[in-house]
Amino acid sequence: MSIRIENLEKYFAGFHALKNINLTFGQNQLTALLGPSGCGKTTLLRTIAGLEFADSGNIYFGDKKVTALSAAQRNVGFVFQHYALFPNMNVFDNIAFGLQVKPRRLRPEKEKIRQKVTALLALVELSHLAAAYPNQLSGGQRQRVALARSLAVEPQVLLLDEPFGALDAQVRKTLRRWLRDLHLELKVTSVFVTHDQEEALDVSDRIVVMNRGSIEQSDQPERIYHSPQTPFVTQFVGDVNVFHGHIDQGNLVVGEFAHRFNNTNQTQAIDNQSATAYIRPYELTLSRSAENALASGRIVHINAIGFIVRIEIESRQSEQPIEVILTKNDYLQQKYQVKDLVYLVPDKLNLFQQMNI
Ligand SMILES: Nc1ncnc2c1ncn2[C@@H]1O[C@H](COP(=O)(O)OP(=O)(O)OP(=O)(O)O)[C@@H](O)[C@H]1O
Repeated sequence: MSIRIENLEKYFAGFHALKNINLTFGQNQLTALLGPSGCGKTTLLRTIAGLEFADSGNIYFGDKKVTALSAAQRNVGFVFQHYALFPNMNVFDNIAFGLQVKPRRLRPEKEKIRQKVTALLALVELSHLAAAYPNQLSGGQRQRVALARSLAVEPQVLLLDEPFGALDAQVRKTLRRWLRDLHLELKVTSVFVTHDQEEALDVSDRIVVMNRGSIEQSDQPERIYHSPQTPFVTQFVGDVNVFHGHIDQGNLVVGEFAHRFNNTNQTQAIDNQSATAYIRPYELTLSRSAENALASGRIVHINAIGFIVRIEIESRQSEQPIEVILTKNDYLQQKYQVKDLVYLVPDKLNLFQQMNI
C-alpha cells in the first residue's frame, strides 16, 4: 500500500505548520521524516494517521482517497515515543487488546487471537515475557510490546513517532537494527519520525528532510548524504565545513586562496557571484604545499584514538575550526602534529550560490 500526499497545507491558528507537501511513500518502504524540532514531522505523521486533518490537499492510500477518513477507518498502526501500555494488563493482553475490542462480527475467535499474539510475541522476541506487566519491563521491551500491539490489527500502514526517542543510545541502536530487520520481514509501508540523522541514515529506504513546514529533499539515504540539494540538508545531515567565497573563472576564491574546481555537485557555477562551499571532513586532503588549496591554518587538535584520525584546524578562511578526517595510515606517514601549518585541498565541493549578489 503506497501513500500519496498532494498539496497538503496545515495551519494552527494562523501558524503555517505544513506548506504545500507533495510526497509519495513507496509500497513496503521504510521512510524517515527527518528534521529539527518544530519543523512539522509529527504534524505530517498525525495527518497521515487521521489524528490531525489538513486545511487543504489530499492523502491517498493506494488509489483510495482517505483525506476525510478517521484514524480507525484508515487502518493504521501507530507507535508513539511514550506508548501508554495498559498497566493493569500483562504483555499478552496488551498485544491482544486491538483484536479484543473489535466489533463482534469482525473479532477473530479466541483461539485465533491466541495464535496471533503468540506469533507477534515471537516476532518481537518477547515470548518469555508474555505474562509480565509493563512495570516489569525495560523501556526497550515496552516499545517492542507497543510495536507488537500496533501490528496485531494488521495495519496497512505503520506510523512511528520517535519510537526510540526516550531510550538510551545503546538500546536505541539495537532497536533500530531490529526495526529494520522486522520491517524486511513484515512488508508494511512504514513512516517514522526522527530528529536523529544517524538513525535515519541507518535504517530507512528513503529519507524526507523537512525544514519549517516544507520538504527540503526526499531521496535515498546515500543521496541525502552525498548529494544534498540544499544548504539546509547539507548542514543538517552529517558534519560539514563551510567556506564563503566567490566564483572567478572556474575558481572558488576564498580570501587569498583560489581553488580550481572540476568536481562539484552543482554543474553550473556563475562567475563573479558569491558562493558557499560545503565540504565533509573526509573530503578534504591535508597538504604541506599551497597548490590548489582552498584554505590554510594551524592544527589545534588531533584525536587519533579510533580507527580514523580527526584533526581540527584553525583557519582565517573559515569562521569555525575546520575538521578533517584522515586514515591512520595517512596520518602516520605525514607525521602531523599540533601547531603544524597545513593547506586544505578539497576533493569535492558542494557549492551553492546566492543569486544577484
Ligand atoms: N495543536 C497545535 N496547536 C498549535 N501549534 C501546534 C500544534 N501542534 C503543533 N504545533 C506547532 O506546529 C509546529 C510543528 O510541530 P510538530 O510537532 O509537527 O514538529 P516536529 O517537527 O515533530 O518537532 P519535534 O521534533 O520537536 O517533535 C511547531 O511549531 C508546533 O509548535
